[in-house]
Amino acid sequence: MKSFRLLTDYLRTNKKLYLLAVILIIVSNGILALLPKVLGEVTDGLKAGELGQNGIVRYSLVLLAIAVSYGAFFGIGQFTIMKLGRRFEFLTRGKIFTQFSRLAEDFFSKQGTGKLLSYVMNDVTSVREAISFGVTQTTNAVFMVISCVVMMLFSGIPLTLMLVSVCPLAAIPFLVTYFGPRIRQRSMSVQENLASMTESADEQIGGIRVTKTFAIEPTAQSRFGASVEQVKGAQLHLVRLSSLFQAALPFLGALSLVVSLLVGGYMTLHDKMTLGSFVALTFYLRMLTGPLQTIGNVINMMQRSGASLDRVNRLLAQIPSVRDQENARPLRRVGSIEFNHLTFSYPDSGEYSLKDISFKIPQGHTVGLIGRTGSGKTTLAKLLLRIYEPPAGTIRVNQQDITGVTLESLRRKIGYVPQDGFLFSTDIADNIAFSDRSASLDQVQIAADQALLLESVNSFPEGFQTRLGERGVTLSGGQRQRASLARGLMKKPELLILDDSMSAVDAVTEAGILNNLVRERTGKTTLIIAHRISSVQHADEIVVLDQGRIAQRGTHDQLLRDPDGLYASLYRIQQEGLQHA
Ligand SMILES: Nc1ncnc2c1ncn2[C@@H]1O[C@H](COP(=O)(O)OP(=O)(O)OP(=O)(O)O)[C@@H](O)[C@H]1O
Repeated sequence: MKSFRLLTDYLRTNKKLYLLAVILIIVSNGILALLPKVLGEVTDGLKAGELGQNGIVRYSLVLLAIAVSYGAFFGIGQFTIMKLGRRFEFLTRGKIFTQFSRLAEDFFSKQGTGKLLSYVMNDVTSVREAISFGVTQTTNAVFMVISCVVMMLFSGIPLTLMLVSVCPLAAIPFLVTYFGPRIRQRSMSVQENLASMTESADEQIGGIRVTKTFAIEPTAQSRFGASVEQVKGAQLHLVRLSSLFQAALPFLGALSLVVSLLVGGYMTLHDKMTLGSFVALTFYLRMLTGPLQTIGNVINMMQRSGASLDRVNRLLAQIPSVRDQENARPLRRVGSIEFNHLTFSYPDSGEYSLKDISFKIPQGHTVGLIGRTGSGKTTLAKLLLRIYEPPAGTIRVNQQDITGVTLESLRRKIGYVPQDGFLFSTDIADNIAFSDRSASLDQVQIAADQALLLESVNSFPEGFQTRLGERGVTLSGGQRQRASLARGLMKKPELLILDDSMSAVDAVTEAGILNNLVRERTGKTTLIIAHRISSVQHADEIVVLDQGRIAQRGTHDQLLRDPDGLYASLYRIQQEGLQHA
């Protein structure tokens, strides 16, 4: 029952409205169930010649009243249920998105966008269908069956005949318990395959430019085709079982009709019941077949949505690996930053990405972090931002252990500019003013100027109002990087981390940006992560990382004094590269 919590909580909070809707639907079914009884009376009246002109008009008006009141009650009941279903969908999508915002990067690194979208789209829709159509149809069907049985009792239909007709229906619970879990399991597999297909579509569409440059469209098509094929396989597997189940239920309904007709026909022939009762019986039996089929459909739908509900519940129950501790306190200011024997390996990875890192960044200093690819530079920045949780006591900011401060206060004080900053599909000004939507255009222009982006933006016909395509693809690589840098500068953070964020700009532009940085960041702490020596050579201190360890520390001049050191060798290689360029 645990998997139904999300739903039961919702039903409990809205129980009054649900109750009202269910009552309306029950009443509407009660009204509709009068129909065969009235028709039976008309038949008997006509047969006995007791029904005159007035009688026919009276019965017609009764039938009209039945139709109108059924429509009104059922319509309002159905509307209420549908509205509640849509509200559930809206609230659950909100909850899922909030949960996505809470979960840490380790969760996202394991799941593709497609899989995550599938929670919001397929799973929520499937549950909504169950609580909209499911509730309406179940109420409809169950009360239609009950009303029919009650009305049969009041229509002069003998009890024995009714019991005989109900016999074949007794097999339904056995069928449900056999098919139910199997349908649920196969539905789960369909949902998972659908999620993989969405993920594959997302990846193939996202990578379409790479695919085209390599001219490997057929490979991309066959990769996507394989995921579609898997969905088809899983769906056929499910459809086979569902069809068998859905066919078995009407068969039992028809069997009950055959039995009833045999026994009822015999009784009518031998005057044990009136022709009117027999007509009413056939109508009631026809009315029963529909609800029986509906019950089958609803059970299938419930199984499918049960699988989706399970997935959504499991997602919502995930505890973020990085979160505020119970007694977390806000970080007052950044001040000095201290790494103290920091050793770290990523979750599910046997390798250490950082080993025994200890150094201090005094407040207001600019520190360069350099090292070969994979040496742990970005990992260090991610731990400082608590994108991954560092071991307690290994990173102190303003003498506070960062694992004990609130995430919000920590991240608000840090500006992080990654190498490939994501730009949103809005205009350039909006992207730069990301941290402060109320910023004036002047402030945006100053940040763009510091990032040496102003000239490029002014050359666009629509300037800062130029709308960017998805992920900012309307800008060149270097312009994208500078827009992302302007966004970081705009925040005026107490600590600015530039993570290889000038790799796509030329040496002259880089020098210009660094000059602006020196002016803008006076008295504020800056951490520059780079591959190029030119990005870090003016820093107060440079830390050289090698395979997760600190290999060297010092100023540019001090480090160059060790010709066998990694820094000097990187310098020589880069100088040679420049001479050959
Ligand atoms: N999410 C992750 N899960 C597991 N291992 C990871 C993850 N991210 C990085 N690593 C590993 O951690 C090590 C350090 O990676 P990191 O990204 O910090 O290096 P880097 O110095 O920033 O590299 P680059 O200069 O190429 O950006 C590498 O061996 C990398 O494979």
